[in-house]
Amino acid sequence: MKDTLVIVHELYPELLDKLKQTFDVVHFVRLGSDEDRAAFKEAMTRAVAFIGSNVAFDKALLEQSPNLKVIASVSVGVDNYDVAAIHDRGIVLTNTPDVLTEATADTGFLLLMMTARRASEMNRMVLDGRWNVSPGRDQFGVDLKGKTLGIVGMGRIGQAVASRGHFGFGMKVIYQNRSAKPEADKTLGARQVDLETLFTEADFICVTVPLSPETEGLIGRDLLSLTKPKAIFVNIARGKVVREQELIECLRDGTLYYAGLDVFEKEPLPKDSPLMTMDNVVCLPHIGSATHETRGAMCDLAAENTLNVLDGKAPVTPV
Ligand SMILES: NC(=O)C1=CN([C@@H]2O[C@H](COP(=O)(O)OP(=O)(O)OC[C@H]3O[C@@H](n4cnc5c(N)ncnc54)[C@H](O)[C@@H]3O)[C@@H](O)[C@H]2O)C=CC1
Ligand SMILES: O=C(O)C(=O)CO
Repeated sequence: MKDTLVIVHELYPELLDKLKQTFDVVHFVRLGSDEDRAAFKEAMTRAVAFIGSNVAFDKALLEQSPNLKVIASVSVGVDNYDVAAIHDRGIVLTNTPDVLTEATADTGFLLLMMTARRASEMNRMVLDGRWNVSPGRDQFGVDLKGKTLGIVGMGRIGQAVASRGHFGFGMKVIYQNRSAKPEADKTLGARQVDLETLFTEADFICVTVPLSPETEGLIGRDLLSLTKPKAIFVNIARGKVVREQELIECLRDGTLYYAGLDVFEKEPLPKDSPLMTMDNVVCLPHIGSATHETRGAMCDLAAENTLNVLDGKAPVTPV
């Protein structure tokens, strides 16, 4: 009898077929209905392995999964896993770092450029048939060239965003991180500063710090009120790093000029969120790593981690 593998993710067909040769695969693209969630819980009572994302692995779910040996997250962020409880149970947890760094940094830069040039507003104006005359000063954007880019969380993705800013746009880079990054200081001429200095000096701020008990609610009105008159704030990390209600209020009352957001406190963004109707916000639906190539590489890595663990070998990217 084959072991049960539960997948909650969209996998490309070749990989799914390959896994079906070895496992009894129970596959959900997402847990969208009560029926899916009930079937998922039932399958987890048999599962030896889980591949997926956007499933909160808490103590209750672990208790309902007595045979589980490996959880292979198709993400680098592991904020929705109770890592201590997983490790206490002797379950191996893996993630997908590195393979998504460039695509996610591209999304960060996409938001930096869209906000700088007010691309959503301009697009809406054209599509609504309101492009009657050449845009004037009240619709102009701002340059990136020569400006200061502040990175909150100078890890893999933060450095990849900084590298695009420095080499592509001649931006000065400052960053806040819990440890110094001498390599980035050397290659990017970057400078480590505290959060207050970063929010005061940066023209563009990009958040790439993981969500953890220390970073939850890290950014709110106190920091946002330090920003320059035309400062732009981009979050591609996790929504909960920012106090979203305070961000909304700062955007409304002019404390903060503009924001670009790929992540939100609650996802999908609730239909009554004020962010939906604000001109000075660009919203994306958490597509940081969502390219064919990158999602394919993430799924391949998650599958390799799973097979390694079940074969008694070391996973490639353990958490
Ligand atoms: N929007 C999206 O689709 C995606 C979002 N992400 C998010 O980006 C995050 C970062 O990913 P990577 O760069 O690969 O991680 P990483 O581990 O390479 O970088 C994180 C950096 O933050 C620093 N850090 C952690 N806690 C800190 C704290 N309390 N104060 C100051 N610095 C702190 C670390 O020292 C490290 O340098 C992920 O955890 C995930 O939440 C990642 C991929 C896609
Ligand atoms: O990898 C992550 O952490 C994501 O947010 C999705 O790619």
